[in-house]
Amino acid sequence: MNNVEKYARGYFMPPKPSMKWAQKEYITEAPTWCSVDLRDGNQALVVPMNLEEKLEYFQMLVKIGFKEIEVGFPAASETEFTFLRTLIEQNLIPDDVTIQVLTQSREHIIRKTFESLKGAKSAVVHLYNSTSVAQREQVFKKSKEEIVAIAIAGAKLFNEIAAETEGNFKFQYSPESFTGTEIEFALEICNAVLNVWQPTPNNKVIINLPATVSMSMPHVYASQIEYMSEHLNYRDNVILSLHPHNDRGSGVADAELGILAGGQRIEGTLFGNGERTGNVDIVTLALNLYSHGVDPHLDFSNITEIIEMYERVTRMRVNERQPYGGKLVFAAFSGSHQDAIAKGMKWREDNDCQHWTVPYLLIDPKDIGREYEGDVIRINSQSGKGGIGYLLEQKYGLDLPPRMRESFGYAVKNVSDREQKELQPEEIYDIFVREYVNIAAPVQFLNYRFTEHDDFQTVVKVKVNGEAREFTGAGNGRLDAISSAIQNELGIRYSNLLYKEHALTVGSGSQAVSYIGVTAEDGTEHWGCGIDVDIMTSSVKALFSAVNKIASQRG
Ligand SMILES: CC(=O)SCCNC(=O)CCNC(=O)[C@H](O)C(C)(C)COP(=O)(O)OP(=O)(O)OC[C@H]1O[C@@H](n2cnc3c(N)ncnc32)[C@H](O)[C@@H]1OP(=O)(O)O
Ligand SMILES: CC(C)C(=O)C(=O)O
Repeated sequence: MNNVEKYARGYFMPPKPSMKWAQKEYITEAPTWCSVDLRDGNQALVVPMNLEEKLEYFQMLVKIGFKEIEVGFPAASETEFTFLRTLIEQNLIPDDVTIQVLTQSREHIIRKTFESLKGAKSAVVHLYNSTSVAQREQVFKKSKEEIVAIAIAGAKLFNEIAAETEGNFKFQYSPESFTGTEIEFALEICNAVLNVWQPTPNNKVIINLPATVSMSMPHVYASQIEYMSEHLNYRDNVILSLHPHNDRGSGVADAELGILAGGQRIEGTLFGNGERTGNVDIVTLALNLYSHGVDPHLDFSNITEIIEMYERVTRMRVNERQPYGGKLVFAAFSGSHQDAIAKGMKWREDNDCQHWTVPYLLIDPKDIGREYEGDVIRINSQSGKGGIGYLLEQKYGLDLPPRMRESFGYAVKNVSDREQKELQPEEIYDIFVREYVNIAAPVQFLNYRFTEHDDFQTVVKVKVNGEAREFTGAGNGRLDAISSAIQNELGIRYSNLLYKEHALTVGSGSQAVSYIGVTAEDGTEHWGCGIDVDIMTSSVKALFSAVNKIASQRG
């Protein structure tokens, strides 16, 4: 790559940019959203949507809450035309939704576009022509005056046809390739169109400023928007709309800074589908607002359903890392992140928190229909005790003592590392059962009985390597008595009995679960778990499990 001289900046910073937008900290209210999925998104697909697919997509957009939807370029194809006619003739457009259609500034295309709208209760009719230096010189081969004339001719024809046609039309104009246009010329052509349309408070006009190709850093686009916002004629009667693309990966930043700079309306698509690198992603924009406590007035509470529809009808894929929508965007595999999330969730449960502050999670995944288990804490060789313990507790009700969590965490990591794969919750549970629960070899515990005098005396029936035996012992408490019986009879010494028990609330039947940790003579720590309907038996089983681990290690 040694052709850097080939490139130069092709955008135009406004003269003396005031950059007032840079003083604003955040966006205080949602812009008007206009989905252009069915037009800009559709025109970028390998196989554009068919009629049924467009209908299904339209209905999903309505369900999400879009009130303005660009439904197509009706002069482009039979499918586009028929789709619009179907929406109108089958009365599929809710009263509070306005459809929008796009047309070039060419007479036959404009006429066909208005024809397609017959019977529509209301519509935005969107006129565009290209204004950039590159397009003027290379494509249209026209002077600035001639380019303005194309826009004015289209704008006048809009007035004429609308006057002859029944219908409640709002007009929109886009200086296409705005970002490669000298800012003063962009202003001149937009004002020329506004002068033809003469917007009023009851008949506002939309001026849409597209980053048809995103060419600059976002602060330049924002400054361009601010300049236009401050200098457009009839500003109070103009709705300033933004239409960012994502060529430099800054579509969302362009839109957000553009709103700070005066943009009132955003045209974009779900998951950023659209030409080349796509249009701006409205899901991200809306949920970014949501994460600041600003109601986006769009409902993404079932994002999985939206993704399913989107992928099926567009034949595109939502990338795993796509903000909010991607499969992995709430997933934490790494130990320290899992630990912080698990603790954050617990803190939230224990405290009366008004706001969401759980570390690493920008929003609560549940708000968009994602589950903590499966979507958030996921286990592989990068994971740690915090996440693994959290998962066992949430899914199986097993609340391990902290030191046992650590020991189990290493056991799980090792399996994942050896097998080079993510482990599912069921596999983790199986490892836990295999490693700790009711371990019965070499010593199989059968039953016990106690007699109580000054202390507790016990006789425990067991099988050692299949041979029936009775262990006897005494102690201050029942478990103490059994522990001394085991140590006497097996000759195994251990200390530091760590103990925890709780009722098992997940799953059927009421069971008790006990965890016991012991330190063997060589200083190694061993854990066992017992599960039983009887609490005493569960702790005896836990003790035998721990002792069996020492015994198997001893050989
Ligand atoms: C950035 C955007 O997304 S803009 C929207 C782009 N979307 C689409 O183009 C999808 C739908 N388009 C189509 O189906 C077709 O282009 C049609 C039906 C609209 C027009 O088809 P055609 O006339 O056969 O072809 P085409 O679009 O190539 O026309 C090019 C001519 O229109 C002119 N033209 C292109 N855009 C415009 C415009 N907005 N206003 C006026 N003239 C225009 C070109 O200069 C060129 O003129 P020439 O014939 O003198 O060379
Ligand atoms: C028609 C215009 C708004 C457009 O789609 C673009 O410039 O990207």
